[in-house]
Amino acid sequence: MSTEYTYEHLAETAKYLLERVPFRPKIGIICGSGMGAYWNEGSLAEALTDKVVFPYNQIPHFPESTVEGHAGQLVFGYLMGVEVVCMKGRFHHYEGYPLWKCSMPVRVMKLVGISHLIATNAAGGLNPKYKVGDVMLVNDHINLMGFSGNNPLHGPNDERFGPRFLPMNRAYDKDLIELAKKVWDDLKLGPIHEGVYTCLGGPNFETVAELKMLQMVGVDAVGMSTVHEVITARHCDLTVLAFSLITNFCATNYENQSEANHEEVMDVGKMRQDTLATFVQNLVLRIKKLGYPGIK
Ligand SMILES: O=P(O)(O)O[C@@H]1C[C@H](O)[C@@H](CO)O1
Ligand code: HPA
Repeated sequence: MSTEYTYEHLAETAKYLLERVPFRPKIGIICGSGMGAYWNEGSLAEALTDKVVFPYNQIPHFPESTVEGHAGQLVFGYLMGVEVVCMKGRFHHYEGYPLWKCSMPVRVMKLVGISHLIATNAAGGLNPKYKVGDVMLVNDHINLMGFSGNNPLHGPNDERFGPRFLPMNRAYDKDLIELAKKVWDDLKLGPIHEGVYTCLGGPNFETVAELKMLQMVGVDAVGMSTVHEVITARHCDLTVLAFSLITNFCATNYENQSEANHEEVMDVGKMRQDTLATFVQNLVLRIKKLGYPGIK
């Protein structure tokens, strides 16, 4: 079996949550390392009002976050009056979880009623035009882990989630990308990029040779998440927007003395959290006002 979670398990999880939440979210938000996964003050999840908070370790069938001191939380609440559910922290392959387990919360969010997913991550910048602190809207990805058969949908397929075979050429919704660019511009937040993201298994950052190879094949930003979540989201017909906060430069030559580290990733996240929170708040408001546009 690819997954120990049957549809019934996840339906039980959704029922548990829905019995405790007085409203129904249409938008799910995954807050990654650059957006408050590991801290409280100023994080997007903190900005929600009328919150109902579920530590991951209290939710039936949920994996437990292994990052010390951070249980991880599923937070239901309102952002600018819009009903959302927010993952404060996610599960990574490097924590020891198979990909189907890392992306299981996406299916739970689908079952509690979301139609739209905003996945965020921290990533290293490979495109030489990018600067630390920039935001890249993901317009495509390269599923490198999938090249070797490591896919969250590996194994028997339950049609109640989605089809056996699914297209991925429109995975990142064009209308939402355009809307996100407009929201960003209207807020006068400076330049914003569009580009290709890839996920590696981690937990080590990349070698120079690996980064040079990724650059050569057209990767603009490299991280350790999101791709399997987006595959799972598209499988169950969610409309997806994803963006990366560029938290560090990727050293593509041996003269570069800088070394990537997780502290820098979190520091840049804290530096940019107000801007990103403003962006996401306005974005969800516009999505709701427009009647939840995009592919379904
Ligand atoms: O969860 P995300 O993808 O935002 O986190 C990235 C990848 C690693 O977990 C961590 C490395 O600093 O940041
Ligand atoms: N590589 C992989 N994952 C990352 C990076 C990086 O440079 N920065 C933040 N997450």
